[in-house]
Amino acid sequence: MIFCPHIFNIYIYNIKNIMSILVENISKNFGNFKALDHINLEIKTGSLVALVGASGSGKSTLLRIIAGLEKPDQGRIWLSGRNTTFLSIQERKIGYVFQNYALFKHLTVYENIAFGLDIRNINPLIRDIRVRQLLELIQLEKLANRFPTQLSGGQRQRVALARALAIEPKVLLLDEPFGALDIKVRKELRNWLRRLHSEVPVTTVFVTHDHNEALTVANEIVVFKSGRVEELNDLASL
Ligand SMILES: Nc1ncnc2c1ncn2[C@@H]1O[C@H](COP(=O)(O)OP(=O)(O)OP(=O)(O)O)[C@@H](O)[C@H]1O
Repeated sequence: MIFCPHIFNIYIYNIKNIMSILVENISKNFGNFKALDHINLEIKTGSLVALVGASGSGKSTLLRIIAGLEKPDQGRIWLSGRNTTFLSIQERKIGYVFQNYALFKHLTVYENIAFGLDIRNINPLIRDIRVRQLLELIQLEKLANRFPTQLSGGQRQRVALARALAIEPKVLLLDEPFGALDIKVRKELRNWLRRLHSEVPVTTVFVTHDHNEALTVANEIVVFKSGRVEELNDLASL
């Protein structure tokens, strides 16, 4: 367990949950189109990695394959040494955040965050403690009873991140998490994600079009081009 005094005050995350990711020789075709061409990638436990590259270069397809939302034609995905290629997203225990928030409109902020805990039949007392800790983390305690339509874009995206974190995922995958937001909110959330990751170092992979965003948030950058990894940059070693 790690104790996170800073943003969280009392938020406790089971560190045993955090995993490394090994992408082994992954290929994916859509018809005759080669979306991913023999991708090999090692993502260390606790790292924060950005996938960048032109539109259509295969970033989201790889993220979806790591999550288990898409099946590869070839290759394997390993989470901390376990072959998860044929496991569902639930079995992989992965947190996934989409660009367009994908919150449930008929559920409140509180209920959205609790959703993953409810379908796992978590004890109501533990569920309540965890949701309240996450509300504190995203600084939306006062808006717990609002519905998504009553929130700003940045607030909605923070709820989406809290919802993904609620199940204590082994890895967190973010597909253009701030893409739909204006530049000011985007910058705030970048800093927030960096801080969050330094407090709770869940292995995190995020897709972005924006090289500047990748440089300010990530500690490693993977550049995609036409379904291949063109370049790997470990920013910690620069
Ligand atoms: N389900 C699908 N059926 C057919 N083609 C697809 C499918 N999903 C993705 N593709 C194609 O595969 C290629 C890679 O798509 P992907 O979404 O991975 O790119 P990306 O790098 O994430 O792009 P963007 O930055 O625009 O989101 C694109 O040419 C896309 O049109």
